[in-house]
Amino acid sequence: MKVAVLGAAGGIGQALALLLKTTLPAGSALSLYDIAPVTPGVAADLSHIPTGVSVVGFGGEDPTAALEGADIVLISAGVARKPGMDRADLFNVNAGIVKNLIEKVAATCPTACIGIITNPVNTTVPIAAEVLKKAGVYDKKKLFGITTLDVIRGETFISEAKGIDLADIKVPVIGGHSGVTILPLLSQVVGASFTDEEVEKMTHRIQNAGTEVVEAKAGGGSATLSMGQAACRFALSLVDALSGKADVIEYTYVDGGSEHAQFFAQPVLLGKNGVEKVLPYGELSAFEQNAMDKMLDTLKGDIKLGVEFVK
Ligand SMILES: NC(=O)c1ccc[n+]([C@@H]2O[C@H](COP(=O)([O-])OP(=O)(O)OC[C@H]3O[C@@H](n4cnc5c(N)ncnc54)[C@H](O)[C@@H]3O)[C@@H](O)[C@H]2O)c1
Ligand SMILES: O=C(O)C[C@H](O)C(=O)O
Repeated sequence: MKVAVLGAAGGIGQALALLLKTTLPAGSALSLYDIAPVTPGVAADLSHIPTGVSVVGFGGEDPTAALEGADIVLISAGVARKPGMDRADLFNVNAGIVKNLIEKVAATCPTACIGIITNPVNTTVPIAAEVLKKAGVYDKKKLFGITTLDVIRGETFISEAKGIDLADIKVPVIGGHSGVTILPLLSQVVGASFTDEEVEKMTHRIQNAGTEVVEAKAGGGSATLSMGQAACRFALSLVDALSGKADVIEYTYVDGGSEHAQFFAQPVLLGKNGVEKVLPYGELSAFEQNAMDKMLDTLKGDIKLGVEFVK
């Protein structure tokens, strides 16, 4: 299995590359690309770690060499938030970066599974879909917005608050990946009960966790290490599923025929060809239904922006 990381010299890219180098199955190949000239050096550095994963790195304007033969492409190339910014403020720069990179993916490894990390994810994933459609190679089973960070945040915060063992906790998070579109389903967390006040506070904490990190980093960027871990978890699940492992489920933002919006994050059964089946997300509490009703216009607007950017 060959995994390419685009944006590999960045905060997320380097953390993700390190985690993949140390956790991908032996015999895997890791291919790193970033516009920054340091990228072959990042690969050289990682190559001294004794694992069965080969690693090569490419810098400069053209990602083609990194993409050749890739089975999975993970994209974290682009700019990150500073305090006072929303994820939507990244659109002007990141939309073009994702569009250009996906054009190269379409030309070089059109059957690869693509995981998008670059914000605003609600919009960059529709951009990728439109570019792939234009190139005639769109397979909606193979395009994913990586929302795993919202899930691992939910697991961490609720485990801490309710004393649930991390090995047992599962926190569904549906919708999208920004502000109110991040909808944790606390009513479905097994083994935890919440007062109305706790539901409001915990929902807000999970929705606002990215901003918590942006403010704590005080202008030095957004979440990189936790995102590296989240993307690694998602990528390893994808590797397992593509390799034939059964029952691999992740919450991810897909073009999955949702009744709510063209792209929607919900549980997805992964298989040998990417999305095997989009699963139902179950019953919502009155609080969650109200939150869903209120956020759908925002999510649909984010999607429309991406579609129109390419058209
Ligand atoms: N999906 C999520 O949950 C999530 C979580 C955290 C961050 N993010 C997003 O991930 C993105 C990256 O964050 P980061 O902290 O790693 O930023 P960073 O600035 O540390 O790294 C970005 C990297 O992208 C590279 N880059 C820029 N333009 C490029 C291009 N055209 N081709 C190749 N590489 C290019 C830069 O050289 C840099 O190394 C941001 O948009 C951020 O908002 C998403
Ligand atoms: O908040 C950000 O800008 C980065 C990322 O989307 C996050 O959730 O941490």
